[in-house]
Amino acid sequence: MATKTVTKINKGLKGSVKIPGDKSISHRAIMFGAVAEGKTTVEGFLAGEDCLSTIDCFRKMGVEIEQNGEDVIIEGKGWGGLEEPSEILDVGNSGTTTRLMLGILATRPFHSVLIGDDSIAKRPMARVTNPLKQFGADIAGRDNGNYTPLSVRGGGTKGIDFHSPVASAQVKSAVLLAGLQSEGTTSVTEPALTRDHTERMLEAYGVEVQRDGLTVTVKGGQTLKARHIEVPGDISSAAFFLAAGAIVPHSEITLEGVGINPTRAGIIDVLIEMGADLSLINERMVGGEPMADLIVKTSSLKGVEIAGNMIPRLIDEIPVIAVLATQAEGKTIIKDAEELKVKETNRIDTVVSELKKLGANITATDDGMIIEGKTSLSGGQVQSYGDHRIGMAMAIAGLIATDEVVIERTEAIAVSYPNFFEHVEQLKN
Ligand SMILES: O=C(O)C1=C[C@@H](OP(=O)(O)O)[C@@H](O)[C@H](O)C1
Ligand SMILES: C=C(OP(=O)(O)O)C(=O)O
Repeated sequence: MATKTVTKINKGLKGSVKIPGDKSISHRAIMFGAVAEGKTTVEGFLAGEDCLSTIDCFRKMGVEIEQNGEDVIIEGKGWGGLEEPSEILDVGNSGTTTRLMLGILATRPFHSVLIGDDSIAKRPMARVTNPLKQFGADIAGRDNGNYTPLSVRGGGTKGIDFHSPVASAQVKSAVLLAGLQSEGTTSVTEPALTRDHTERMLEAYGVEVQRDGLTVTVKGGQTLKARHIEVPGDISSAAFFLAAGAIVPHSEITLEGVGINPTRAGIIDVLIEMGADLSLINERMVGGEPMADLIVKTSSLKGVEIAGNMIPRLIDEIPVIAVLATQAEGKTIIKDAEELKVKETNRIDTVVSELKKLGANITATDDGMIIEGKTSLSGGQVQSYGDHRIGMAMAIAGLIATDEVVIERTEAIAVSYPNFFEHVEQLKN
């Protein structure tokens, strides 16, 4: 297990970094390419552990995938090209791999078994396996199909009209993917708008997708046509440097090629509301997704309230927003964020416990947290608990702490941002 020591930056963070590929979009590019007809090429792929788990699972179903860093070639043979895997499909630490792949497996007329790491084994899957059972898929697992290991026998599915109780793009995506190869029409309605990468990318692969407010509908029997996918930089990874740039004195950072899809860009709105000096330049569209370069400078921040429909737009950024809030004047209240409890860790507990160790004035609530700023953070020993986003949030805290911050279990960071510490070093010079 890796340990990393992070120390205070006095001269500021300066320069430019190219943010690695979006994790959500990279997973989808592989999965959709695997069931599409023809050769899909991907550039800007995130070679993080989660997306590599996705590649590994689809290879085990007979799909030829060549991956060379950020470049991937997928030899898609259509939905029918997927073969019954003779080995267990290991999703590693990745919730996205588990839930989206279940949507694909639900319509495949073969048997498969999914397993992941200790964190995945605690994450609720009934939110996906229940609707997939309604389609007619045969799914079994602990607690009536709520936890891995899960076994699936798919095929013979009929479309459903599903109202999801949780605002989750993984649930929405699993239902839509199952709908594409089920009889009739499938609709999914979510309680709040979540990231729409699936809808955008399916359209790019030639699928007809109907959107009406919070409802998305697809007709069954649709095939995907292979294409070239350019993956924008991940705003969830950029978030760590947006925060660092705003709170480390004397900083000015440019983050190149960041995806700014409005269903994901809540962190930009929150930073602006907090008073951050943040600008967007070179706005452009890449493969149906908006992208820009972001420039952030040291800023004086004030506390904000983050709640309701904003939560799905920045759910993965909350750990680092909590760090930002320790440096903002006044109170920051984060609520309606119960979903944090079922991520790689219970992120309400892990964020609060680790930031408290550094002297933050932070309190856990049932559905979020309250942070009082501005507090000078001290050094200390913290850990990621195997959660990449907690590890990186602690590293950002370390850049402003008065003494060194020792972070345990930093190997988890490779799940979404393998070269994170190289980028920190790059900006120091
Ligand atoms: O669809 C996706 O790619 C993701 C959706 C979100 O999860 P939920 O669908 O559970 O909200 C997010 O937290 C996760 O990192 C990636
Ligand atoms: C929650 C996350 O991912 P996943 O659900 O794919 O494990 C994340 O990346 O913060």
